[in-house]
Amino acid sequence: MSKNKAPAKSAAAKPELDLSVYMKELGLAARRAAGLMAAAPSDPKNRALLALARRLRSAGSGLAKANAKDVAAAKKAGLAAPMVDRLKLTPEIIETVALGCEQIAAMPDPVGEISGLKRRPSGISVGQMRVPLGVFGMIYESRPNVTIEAASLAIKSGNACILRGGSEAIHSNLALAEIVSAALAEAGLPTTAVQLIKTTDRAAVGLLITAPEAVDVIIPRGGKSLIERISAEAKVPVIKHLDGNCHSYVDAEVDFDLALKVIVNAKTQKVSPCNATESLLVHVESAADFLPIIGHLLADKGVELRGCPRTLALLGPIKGAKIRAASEADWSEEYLALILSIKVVDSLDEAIEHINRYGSHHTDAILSSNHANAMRFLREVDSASVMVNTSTRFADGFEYGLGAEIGISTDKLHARGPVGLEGLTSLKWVVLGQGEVRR
Ligand SMILES: NC(=O)C1=CN([C@@H]2O[C@H](COP(=O)(O)OP(=O)(O)OC[C@H]3O[C@@H](n4cnc5c(N)ncnc54)[C@H](OP(=O)(O)O)[C@@H]3O)[C@@H](O)[C@H]2O)C=CC1
Ligand SMILES: N[C@@H](CCC(=O)OP(=O)(O)O)C(=O)O
Repeated sequence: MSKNKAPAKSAAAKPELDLSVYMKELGLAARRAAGLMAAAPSDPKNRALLALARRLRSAGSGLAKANAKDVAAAKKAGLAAPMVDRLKLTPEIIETVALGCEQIAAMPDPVGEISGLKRRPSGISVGQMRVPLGVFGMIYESRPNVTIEAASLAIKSGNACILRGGSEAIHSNLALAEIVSAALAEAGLPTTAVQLIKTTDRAAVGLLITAPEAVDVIIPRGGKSLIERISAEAKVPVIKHLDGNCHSYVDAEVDFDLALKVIVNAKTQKVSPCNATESLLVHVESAADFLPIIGHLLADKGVELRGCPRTLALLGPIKGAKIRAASEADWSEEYLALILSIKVVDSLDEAIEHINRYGSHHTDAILSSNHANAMRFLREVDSASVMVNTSTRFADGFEYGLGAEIGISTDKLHARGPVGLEGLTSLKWVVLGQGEVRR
């Protein structure tokens, strides 16, 4: 996707900024704020979220102008249309994020909840308490609504965060950060609980991911270049939220109408998100009937089809369609565009093997009316979300009922798939006694 992005990384902050001093200050302030946020009761946190929703709705021309500046610059730099779209803070998007803040305010506060308390033979009672992670640093794409989703989840989960949004969204994010800060102040919470890195200089990312004294966990949302940098440099634990090479697999026994509707949605409803389907696998017994129909439907929507030899033979020519042979590299590709790779497979085993080998362990779906096959797919596909008879586009915190999402974790440890409030907390043991001593 980086080929669609603006190459220039111009700093929005003043050139005289001493980055290492600035990042140290941000880190210290976040550490202090994290202590206060962890101890904050639910009431001020909820008041901050409601104030944030209200302030977003009434932000008016200040926010609109900042966003228009980013959108104009992105268009001028030739950013691809789906990428420009995700930059936009339309009134609908502002309403959605404001509603998200209100929904999170209405959710139970996870912090301080004690679970599983059990009396031991020694007399002590042992359980677990849910606590914030502390300070999280988040690096994410040029999508300004994510700034509010991250801020609102940080506030409710009692964490502090340092946010580094995509450079194309810098003006929108600076305006949003001011709104968040005002909402925190209104509720009597530390304004430094949510801080945005005010420069687009990527060196700030380097400083953030190597500062374990300031940051407890790094949450990177992004593509290959970000992955490489994090893997090479991070000294802070990481919860990766990376690319989605998502598959839809059409089984031998399948309701064709259902599968057609779901696959068109999974590929074309939006092409830029990481949960869009990038690869279609079709069981050989369905292929001869299914492929020509789905081929026409997708071609009508402008999707380029890249098939294996058996797929190409069954698709035949489709008027106006872009059809070509898939290369080995296609099976691993996350297009984020109107392109789909297609492969005919001989068995469910082959489908599962293919997904586990070439996929990115993000989200994969089976379209099948065979219960046993659907259950095998759920058990054996090693991805953060596995789905039956529905669209991979549903892999989303809001759709899963989390109120908002930090992102979709492609890691196996701590949090997997859409991450909400619980993913920003951990459990510590609590032990309650009345003077018992160990023998
Ligand atoms: N799993 C998930 O939850 C999500 C995954 N994604 C994935 O992200 C990718 C698309 O988003 P895209 O905007 O292209 O992602 P990028 O990786 O280009 O950008 C994401 C963020 O990482 C920063 N970044 C990228 N490379 C570096 C680097 N070498 N050093 C420092 N910072 C860096 C970017 O900064 P800069 O602005 O300077 O480029 C930006 O802030 C897709 O692969 C998509 O699947 C996207 C959203 C959510
Ligand atoms: N969870 C989100 C997708 C997140 C995502 O991948 O965003 P992006 O890569 O910025 O389009 C959704 O389905 O809306």
